[in-house]
Amino acid sequence: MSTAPQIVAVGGNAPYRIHIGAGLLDDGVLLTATLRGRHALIVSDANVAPLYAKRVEAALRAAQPDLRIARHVIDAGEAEKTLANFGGVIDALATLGATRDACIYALGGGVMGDMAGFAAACWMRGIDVVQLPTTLLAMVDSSVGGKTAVDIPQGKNLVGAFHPPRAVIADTATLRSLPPRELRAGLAEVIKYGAIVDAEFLRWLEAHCDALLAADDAALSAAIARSCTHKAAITERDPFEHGERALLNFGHTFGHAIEAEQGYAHGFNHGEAVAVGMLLAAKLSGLLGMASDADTSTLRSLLQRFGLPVELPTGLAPDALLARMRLDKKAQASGLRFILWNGPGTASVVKDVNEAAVLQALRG
Ligand SMILES: NC(=O)c1ccc[n+]([C@@H]2O[C@H](COP(=O)([O-])OP(=O)(O)OC[C@H]3O[C@@H](n4cnc5c(N)ncnc54)[C@H](O)[C@@H]3O)[C@@H](O)[C@H]2O)c1
Ligand SMILES: O=C(O)C(=O)C[C@@H](O)[C@H](O)[C@H](O)COP(=O)(O)O
Ligand SMILES: [Zn+2]
Repeated sequence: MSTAPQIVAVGGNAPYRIHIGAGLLDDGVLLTATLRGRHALIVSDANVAPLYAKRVEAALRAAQPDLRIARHVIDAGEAEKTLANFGGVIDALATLGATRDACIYALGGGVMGDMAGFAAACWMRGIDVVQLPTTLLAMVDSSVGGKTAVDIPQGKNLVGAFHPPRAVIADTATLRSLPPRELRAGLAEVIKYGAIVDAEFLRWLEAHCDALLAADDAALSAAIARSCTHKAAITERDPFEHGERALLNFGHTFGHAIEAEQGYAHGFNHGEAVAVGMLLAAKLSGLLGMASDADTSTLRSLLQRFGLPVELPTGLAPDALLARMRLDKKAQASGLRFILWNGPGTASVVKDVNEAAVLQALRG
């Protein structure tokens, strides 16, 4: 069943729209609606570009024949979200002769979105980026809100900038080619919204688990729109993470430590690391007298129903993970800050979290 396109508006000082619908990558008028200049750089990865880049380029050209368009394709995967590849995007902009009114089209998952978005934030101190997310994770989370970054060996997303997109255009038909493991990774971030702000959404997810795992168009579109509505509202109120935006980091203090400790290349992808991270954060919350054991066990069951991991991978030392967390972006000179859980739909930012309790949660 095909679903009518939906729009989620993000307000604030740099407003934009999130368009959600099947076939939107062929809509040249929509793709060029926010375009100000004559240069477009399509940044994509080696899995996504062969599937979709030609269509995007054709749609852009049809809508604006005088547009100078270049493609920049990077190897796929988290290990490619590097300063070196960021430099490659900058070189591609220079080769294109991109002026300050140019636009980057970030076509792919969160890796492309974050890295191309960061290049857009930096080229000539800031050009436009239109996010064209092709993973569920990118549609529900990374394409929205303006966080851009690359990883360094010392930690995830440690070099980056806030740079909101001019538009987000999520063509849900692209999810038909997404590997099931990547679909499940996106569902981890969807579950996150339920956990932190929307208990009713958690019940909806439980009820629609089979449809979502089967990549049913209507179920996915509903989950994307509801997730984007939450992310839009939170990031509109707190674009620079001075307060409530930090709730979107639930599970990420543990998750990012896992990803960095695994060297980004092996083991869990981002969504999987966040799934385990949410459960560890729930356990830590229980140790600190917040979430109940019953709530934590319900969260574990839901993650498992969605085929997501709930245990730390073997071989990761708790001490090493704790050391990673000291360089988390939420950490302060006084100590660690965590997003802790008060049960379905409620979370809070807690500072000066006792390291012994963190180790206890990690040791199970
Ligand atoms: N900026 C933010 O707010 C934010 C939010 C969440 C996550 N992130 C970041 O996003 C990244 C994870 O994003 P991701 O899960 O999309 O990973 P990803 O970009 O690595 O994509 C996952 C895999 O799917 C492939 N792929 C993408 N779209 C496809 C399609 N339609 N068909 C077939 N294959 C496809 C990619 O080539 C890749 O191999 C992490 O770096 C994470 O830190 C950022
Ligand atoms: O948008 C946010 O804010 C988030 O925290 C969303 C997260 O899902 C995302 O992974 C983000 O990139 C993490 O941000 P970071 O500041 O911890 O790097
Ligand atoms: Zn995330």
